[in-house]
Amino acid sequence: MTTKKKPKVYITRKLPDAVETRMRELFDAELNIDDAPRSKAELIAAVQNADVLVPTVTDRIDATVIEEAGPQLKLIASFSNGTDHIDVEAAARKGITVTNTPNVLTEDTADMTMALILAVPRRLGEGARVLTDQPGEWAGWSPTWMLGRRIHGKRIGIVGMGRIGTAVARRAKAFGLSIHYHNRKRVNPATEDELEATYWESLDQMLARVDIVSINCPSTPATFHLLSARRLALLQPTAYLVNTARGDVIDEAALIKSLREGKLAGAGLDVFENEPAVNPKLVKLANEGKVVLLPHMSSATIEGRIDMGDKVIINIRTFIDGHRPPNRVLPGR
Ligand SMILES: O=CC(=O)O
Repeated sequence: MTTKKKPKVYITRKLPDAVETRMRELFDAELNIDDAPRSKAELIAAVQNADVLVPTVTDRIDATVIEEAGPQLKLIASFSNGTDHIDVEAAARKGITVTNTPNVLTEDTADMTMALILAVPRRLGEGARVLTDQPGEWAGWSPTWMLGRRIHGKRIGIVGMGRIGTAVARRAKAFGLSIHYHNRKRVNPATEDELEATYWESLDQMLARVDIVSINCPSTPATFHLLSARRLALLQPTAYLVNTARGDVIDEAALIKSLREGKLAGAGLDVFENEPAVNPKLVKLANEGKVVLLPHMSSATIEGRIDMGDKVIINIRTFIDGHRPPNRVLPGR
């Protein structure tokens, strides 16, 4: 009997212990125990050696990395929902399959989106800071102090009504918001009915009419700076903007300008254009109470990360067994 050689799997970041243990059982796995982000040179060395690369959103697997891949590299099994960090077209040209980990982080991301939708108008961050930054300084309840804006009864405009956008809509409806959405295509009538959702073919028209905008579309060339300076100017000065998708969907410099000029009431951001660098002007706006900033943690739950690991393992095993992996990402998606 011949034992099949285990595939060499290179994992770029530290994963939950349970996932790493399983990977070591199943594969010839190279782990990243100290979790230091890999340099481009390290990624190139990895693709020249490994059969499977498991990157995350912090690794830029661009055309130059893919061009350097050896003939043995046949699969990039990303530990992520988004795949904007991978040049999927370049991979396809080289005959490399790309997979991701959809579905398992939908609800977690929608929870955090809802948390930001609540936190910004209701001044949650500012309120919490009163008690911790100046202990003992709180003078007590007052009828006119720390007033935010009501959420119930307002309109939310969801940009991107995929899995996460729909999960946000369900939560928003439960909080008494009326649901408006813009998407490349209309969602099915049953979902629209359930959510009592209004579809806007024109993003511009929707933006001008809603109180809270939630960005839930992927980052693609078509959505780069979708919220441009021109579109941001369409928002009402009382509107709030929340982004848990990708930083580059919003023109961040234009957003900062709008916020500083009072053309927008506030923003809640979990993602940034130049992550992990955060524009100091945003930090200043956060200190002034106009924005709530989170360090890209919308999908960060223990359960979610283990589920993502399971998906990566299933994708690798299915592929190695010669079948089409369940979460294949096609170019131009
Ligand atoms: O942002 C996180 C992901 O795409 O998995």
